[in-house]
Amino acid sequence: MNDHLDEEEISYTKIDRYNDSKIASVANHYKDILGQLGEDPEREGLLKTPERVAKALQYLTHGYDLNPSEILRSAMFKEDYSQMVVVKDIEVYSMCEHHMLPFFGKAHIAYIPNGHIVGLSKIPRVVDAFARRLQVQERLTNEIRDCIQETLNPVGVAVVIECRHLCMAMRGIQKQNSVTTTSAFTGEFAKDKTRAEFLRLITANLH
Ligand SMILES: Nc1nc2c(ncn2[C@@H]2O[C@H](COP(=O)(O)OP(=O)(O)OP(=O)(O)O)[C@@H](O)[C@H]2O)c(=O)[nH]1
Ligand SMILES: [Zn+2]
Repeated sequence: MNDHLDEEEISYTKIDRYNDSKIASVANHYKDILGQLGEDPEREGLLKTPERVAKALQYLTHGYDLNPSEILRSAMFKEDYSQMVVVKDIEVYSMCEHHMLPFFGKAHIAYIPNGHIVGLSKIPRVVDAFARRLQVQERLTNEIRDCIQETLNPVGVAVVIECRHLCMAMRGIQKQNSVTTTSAFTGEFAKDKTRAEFLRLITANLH
């Protein structure tokens, strides 16, 4: 089981996720930044901070190393199922490209198969592959929709994302409770009836 997981990680992510020379270079910049902020980068609590930040940033942007279409293609199965498949409440963690502050929330995704289904875990994996980059929520929404549509060629795709943006909460306009909702649809989901069924399923408390 573990062997299988390891193989999977290796094929989707670069094994040198923590690229030593990149980490050292970014860490150096952060050491300087700590000084600029009025801190003492040599004090004990901060000694390893530049390296930690560099690793955290590399992790938070590791989506650049992933190929979302390949992720989907690796688990597509021929199946005679033509109803809507909905995966809802997928946690999203991303960073806004304007302030490099987090935005986070949930994605709800549906597709209507056209002869092929996809392994369920691959849908959250595609969400992560696009979310773990510098993003705006609108582009994240469209990229997920386009990837599923172009790779799986379903009868339709629906994506709804709802997120809180820390750049609007802990700075700037300082609105603590606002949530931004974005959506993108293709094919069958352009029809009111299908879209309404999807929206009903993602708001229903079925479990
Ligand atoms: N559309 C969109 N805007 C975003 C997203 N993340 C952050 N922003 C916005 O990006 C905008 C950048 O605006 P600027 O006026 O250049 O930056 P700013 O002076 O820091 O703006 P304030 O946040 O209003 O203080 C802000 O309005 C942010 O709220 C996102 O995912 N989508
Ligand atoms: Zn922002």
